[in-house]
Amino acid sequence: MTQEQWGQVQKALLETIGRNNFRTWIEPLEFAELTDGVATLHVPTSFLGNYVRQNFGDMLLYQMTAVGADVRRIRFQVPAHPANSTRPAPQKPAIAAPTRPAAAAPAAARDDLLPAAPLDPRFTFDSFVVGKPNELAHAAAKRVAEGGPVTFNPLFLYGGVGLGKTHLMHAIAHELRTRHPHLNVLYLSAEQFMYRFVQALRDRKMMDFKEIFRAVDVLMVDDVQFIAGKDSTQEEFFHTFNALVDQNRQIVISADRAPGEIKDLENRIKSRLQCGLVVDLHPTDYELRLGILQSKVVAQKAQYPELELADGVLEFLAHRISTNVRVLEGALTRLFAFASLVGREITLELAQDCLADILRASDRKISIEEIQKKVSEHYNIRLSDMIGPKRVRSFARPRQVAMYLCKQLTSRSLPEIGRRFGGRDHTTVMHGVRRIEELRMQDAQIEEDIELLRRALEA
Ligand SMILES: Nc1ncnc2c1ncn2[C@@H]1O[C@H](COP(=O)(O)OP(=O)(O)OP(=O)(O)O)[C@@H](O)[C@H]1O
Repeated sequence: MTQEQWGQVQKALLETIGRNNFRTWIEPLEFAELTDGVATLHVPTSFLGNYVRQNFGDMLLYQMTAVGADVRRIRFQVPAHPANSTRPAPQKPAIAAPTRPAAAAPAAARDDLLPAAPLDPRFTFDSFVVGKPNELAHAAAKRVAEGGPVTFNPLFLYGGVGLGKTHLMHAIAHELRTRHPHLNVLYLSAEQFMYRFVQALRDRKMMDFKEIFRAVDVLMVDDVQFIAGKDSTQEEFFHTFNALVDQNRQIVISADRAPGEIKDLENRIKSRLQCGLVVDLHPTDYELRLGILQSKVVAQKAQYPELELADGVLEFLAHRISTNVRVLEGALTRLFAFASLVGREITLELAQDCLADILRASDRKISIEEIQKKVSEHYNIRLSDMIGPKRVRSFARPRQVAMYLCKQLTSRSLPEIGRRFGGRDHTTVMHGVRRIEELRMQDAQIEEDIELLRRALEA
């Protein structure tokens, strides 16, 4: 591969994963050499190499092939520093290239036999609002929905309640069915999979069951955590999964947590699920919530054309309701219905009245105190030390982590957060938040700590 081709690969990645991700993960890579089908990319740290391999390895491989380079594997290597060491840097595990052609054989329509779940016509890519927390998941879903060569298998989407997993799954299925009507696209929940499986066992129709699932071109299973602890369903899922991957058929899976974190799921299934691209839908941020509200309000206004919506109401909701998108949508629907009933303009006061319970629940969700308590427990320091004036690193870092989480998970302002951390200035909070944002990119341990804490707090 020439440096020019490498430039083309980078450009394609930039378009697929967005500028922020590109800058963080792809720009630092340097193409070193291509020998015997193995492309070596230099990475500044092994953490970055691991992350890129796991999250963008298949995309890189796909793009290298697309620009005409004869690449079968990618090796990520931290270059040995001549001043420090004469030994070559340890080689990272390589990624195997997909060896089979794309699933193509048009399957005969067997809709009567297929246990598919209905798709919600509203859940399309057009109605999905993209922001920083979901841009990678969206890009990966779009790629699968193109129905081109299978580049990552499975695509594993995970995230907390109501963050858009099902929406994205349906969007993929809609688009695949429109673009490639001959493809057998099967979408169902893990619960439905189990139900069909048990039914087949009971009716002695296991052969039919296997045949139906093996004839699928794209299998999409929602909420896979449901089969955890259900031994024979897991066993059958494992065989179905392997049979389809062997035939190079695309699989898309969703769950409420990462494969490794699903309790009572067999290890061999976990490792299978981790083989492809695992992407996380992060909790929404203020901008995304506002974007979603702005897009959803159009339908409400069409339904209630007589209603006036005062300035600032959507911003207020985006600020105050930080739980999940379903709750946000519900609040908007209720607000319009209520305003129409009482025949009043939708103002801040009306929103506060009509949504008091939702606002209270959202406020109660995570408090600054809870965050401070959890973080100090996690780092095994006293609460008073975290809030107090001491600047030693063992207290300062947990303090910054706690400030960062307060900014992310509560709707409190920087000055307010500063006040609750022993009367610190808002610029100190801002500095702490920025520092943690940087460290999340560089330090795998901090990244893991934050994820753990976030999950514990949101549970
Ligand atoms: N980015 C987004 N843009 C537009 N709508 C969204 C977005 N994210 C979520 N929604 C909407 O929020 C609601 C909940 O989303 P969805 O059902 O996909 O969540 P989920 O992650 O599957 O949740 P659960 O864990 O409960 O299954 C849906 O109505 C969906 O359309």
